[in-house]
Amino acid sequence: MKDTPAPPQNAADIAREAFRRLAMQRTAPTPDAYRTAYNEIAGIRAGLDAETVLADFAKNLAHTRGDAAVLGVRFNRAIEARDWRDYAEGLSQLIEKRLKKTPPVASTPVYLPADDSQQIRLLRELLTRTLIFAVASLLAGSPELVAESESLAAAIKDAQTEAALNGAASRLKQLCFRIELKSADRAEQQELLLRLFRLLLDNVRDLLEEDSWLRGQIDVVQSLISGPINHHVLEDATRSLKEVIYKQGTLKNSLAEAKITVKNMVTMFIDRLNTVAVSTGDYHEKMDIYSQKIAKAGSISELNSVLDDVMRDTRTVQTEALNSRDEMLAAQQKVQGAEAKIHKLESQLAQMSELAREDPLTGSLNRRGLDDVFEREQARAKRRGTPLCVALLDMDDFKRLNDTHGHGAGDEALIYVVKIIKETLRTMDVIGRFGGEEFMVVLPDTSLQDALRVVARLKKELTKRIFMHNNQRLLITFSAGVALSAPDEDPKSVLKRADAALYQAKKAGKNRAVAAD
Ligand SMILES: Nc1nc2c(ncn2[C@@H]2O[C@H](COP(=O)(O)OP(=O)(O)OP(=O)(O)O)[C@@H](O)[C@H]2O)c(=O)[nH]1
Repeated sequence: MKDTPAPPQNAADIAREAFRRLAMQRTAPTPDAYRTAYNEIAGIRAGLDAETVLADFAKNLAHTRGDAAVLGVRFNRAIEARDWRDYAEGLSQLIEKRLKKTPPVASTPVYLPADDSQQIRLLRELLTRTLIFAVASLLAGSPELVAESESLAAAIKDAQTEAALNGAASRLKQLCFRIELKSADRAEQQELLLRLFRLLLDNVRDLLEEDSWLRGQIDVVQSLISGPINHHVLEDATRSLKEVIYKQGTLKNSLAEAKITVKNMVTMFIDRLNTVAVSTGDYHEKMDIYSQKIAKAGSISELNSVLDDVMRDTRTVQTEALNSRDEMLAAQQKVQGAEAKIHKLESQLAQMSELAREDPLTGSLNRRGLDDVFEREQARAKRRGTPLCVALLDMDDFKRLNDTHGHGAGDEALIYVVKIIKETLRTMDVIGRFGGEEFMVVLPDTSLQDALRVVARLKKELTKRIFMHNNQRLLITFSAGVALSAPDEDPKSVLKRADAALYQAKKAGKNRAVAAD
C-alpha cells in the first residue's frame, strides 16, 4: 500500500505546493486557479473563505431596499475591484447608520454613494425635470413659486449628502403646500370673477327691451357659462359675442350711412324745388312779357321770333324739372338700397340670437331653446342638489276649436295660453312650445308635489281668464303629465315619462294633471 504524503502545515509550504500542483496540471497560474489549489491543499472548504462570505453579504444587501441596497451595490463593486478599503469604509457607514442608530452629526456629513444606482439616477433626473419643466411652467403667474421650483430642482441635482437630500425633501413638501394654497386661491378668484360676470349679464339683460336681439345673445352666453366652465365653453361664448359685436358695428355703420343719404336727399329735394320754383317764377314773368310782346307784334316774323324765345324758355324749365326728377329717383334708390341692407343685417342678427330659439307664433321658446334650458337647469339642479320638474301640457280638443272657429282662432288661443302661463309662473320657470298645441314647462327647484300645485294654478288661471274670440267666450283647458327629473337622467327619458303621464291624463278624461312614475 502506498503511503500518501502528509499535507503541508504552514502557509509557505502550502503556497509552494499549490504552485507545484498547477505546474503539474499544466494550469495557468491565474489568481482564481491558484486560490482553488491553495484551498484544496490547505483543506479549506470552497465558498467559506472571507472573500466569499463578504461577496455573499454584498449580494444579499444589494437585493434589499433603500439605502442599504445602495451600500450593497458599493460592496459588490469593491469586491470586483478588490478595493477592501472601500468595502471597510462602507461597512463602518453601515454600522454607524444601522447598528448604532445615531443620527449623523451635521459636522460630519454622510456622503451618498459616489455613484448612484441607475434607478436612483433616473429618479433624481425625473424629479429635476418635473420641477423645471412641468411644475414651473404650470406656475406661470407666480414668479416666486417658479423661482423656488427651479432652485429646488438645482438643489436636488447637486445633493451629495444625506442631509442635503433631507433638506431638499422638506423644501419639496413646503413647495407642494404652497402650490395647494395658491390653486385654492385661484379657484376662488375664478369663481368670484364668474359671479361678477353673471351679475353683469343679468343686469345688462334687464336693461334691454324684451325683443332685443342682444338679449337673446346674452341668454346664450348665460346658458353657456352656467354649466362647468372649460376652454371650449369660454371660446364658444367669446366667439358668439364677437360675432354679435361685429354685426352690431356693421349695422350701426349702415344706419349712419342711410341717415346721411336721406339727409342728402331731402336737402337736394329742397334745393331742386327752389331751382324749379325760381326757373318757373322767371318763366311766368317771361311769359307775361312774351304775351305783351305777342299782343303788340305787328308781323309774323316778329311773332315767330317771340315764339322761338317762348319755346327755348319752356324747354329750359322742362329740362330743369326732368333733371330734378332723375336726381330724386337716384337718391330714392340709394335709400332703398341702404334700407334693404339694414333689414338683411337685422334678420341675420335675429337668427343668431334668441329668435333662433323662439317659436315665432307664441314668442315662447321653441324645441331647441327648451333643450338648452332643460340641459342647463339639469346641470344646475345637480350642482345645487335641488329638485327639477317638467310638465308637458297638451291643449284639450284643440282640433274642434280649429274646426269650429277657424285656424286663426286656434293661433290666437295658443298665444293667449302662453301669455297667461308666463304671467302665472315664477320668473325662473320657463315655458316653451313643444310642438303643435303641446307645451313644456321647466320648473327648477320644485318638488313633484309643488309642480302639481303649479300646474293646478295654471289650470285655474286659464279657466278664470276666459279667452274671447269674435265676442265669444271660449273655454280652453289642457291635460298635463308632470315628471321629476332624476339627477343624471337622460332628458329623453324624463320627457318619455312625462309624456306617458300626459297620456294617462287624456285617457282619464282630460283637463287634469297626472304625476309620472
Ligand atoms: N291653430 C293652430 N292649430 C294647431 C297648431 N298646431 C297644431 N294645431 C292643431 O291642433 C290640433 C291637435 O289635434 P289633436 O292632436 O287631435 O288633439 P286635440 O284635438 O287637442 O285632442 P286631444 O289632445 O285628445 O284633446 C290639430 O288639429 C292641429 O292642426 C297651430 O299652430 N295653430
